Amino acid sequence: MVQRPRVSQPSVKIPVALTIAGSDSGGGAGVQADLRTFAFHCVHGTSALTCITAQNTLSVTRVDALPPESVIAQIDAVVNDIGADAIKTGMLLNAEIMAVVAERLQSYHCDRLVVDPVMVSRTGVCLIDDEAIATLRDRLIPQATVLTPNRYEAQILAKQEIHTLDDMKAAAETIFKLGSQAVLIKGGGMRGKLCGVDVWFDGETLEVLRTETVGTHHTHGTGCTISAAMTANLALKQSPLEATKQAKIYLTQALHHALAIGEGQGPVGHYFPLLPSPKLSG
Ligand SMILES: Nc1ncnc2c1ncn2[C@@H]1O[C@H](COP(=O)(O)OP(=O)(O)OP(=O)(O)O)[C@@H](O)[C@H]1O
Ligand SMILES: Cc1ncc(COP(=O)(O)O)c(N)n1
Repeated sequence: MVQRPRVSQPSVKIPVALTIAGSDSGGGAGVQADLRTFAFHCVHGTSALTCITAQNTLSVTRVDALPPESVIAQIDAVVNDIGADAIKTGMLLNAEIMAVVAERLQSYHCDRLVVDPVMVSRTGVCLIDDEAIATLRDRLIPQATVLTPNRYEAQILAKQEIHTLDDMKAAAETIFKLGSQAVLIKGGGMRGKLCGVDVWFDGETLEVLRTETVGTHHTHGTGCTISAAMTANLALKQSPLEATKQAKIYLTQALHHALAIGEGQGPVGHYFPLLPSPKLSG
């Protein structure tokens, strides 16, 4: 048996958030972005990896799924000991992983759950097959506190094309009927002035969330970052709408400080609170 020292030890209680998502070797999206976002919100981050991607700022060159039993073991290890004040799901990759994650979340009665339905990249490339989409729609989405589809994911879920703000609003109302408590349609994939404009619908409030369009090519990890910031804010006991508004402000700051690393699309930068303030000249 381990003998613990009989001295009073300093301890700090902070909220805990769990991300169930994939690894991005380039560090810009996935679990790496989620844990970094949690840390910058002073929320302790835990993780259950679903897959390992070989990925950089240019492309994803390989994806290896973890066995569903491994995903479940990670979730159980974390939740049974440390607990989770809020949970997010990101890239779940296939129907098998989605089904076991949905089953586990149901048995935990998680009441602060952000589901980022990673199905299609912002450039329109489909990342999961039809069976996985059906499992996500039928088993995971009805458990979500907030569901955060991008433009292309929203088109699939709402079964309509999205070009205008009115299209975004109509899609939000349709997707809401799939059973999540609220829907945030993210507008990073919209054209022109709508790029960066999001639409919120929770059955009562239909709200357009805008900050400003940031003119940067370095937008890798925007979706993961906003959903992780929402999860952190839920763990901090903010209401879902407030958590989302604050997360959008955080994401916009991170876009303003995006990192020009690699040869391609760099990630959003989380380090802005630590950067030295600009010096006064003169
Ligand atoms: N250029 C931009 N300026 C301001 N906000 C942006 C910009 N690009 C994306 N956003 C915001 O980033 C958040 C994520 O949206 P986006 O549509 O990019 O998600 P995603 O497609 O899941 O992300 P990713 O491109 O990382 O896959 C939203 O709040 C969106 O409005
Ligand atoms: C492992 C992993 N998960 C998710 C995304 C999408 O991320 P985002 O939508 O934030 O660019 C990604 N590129 N890699």
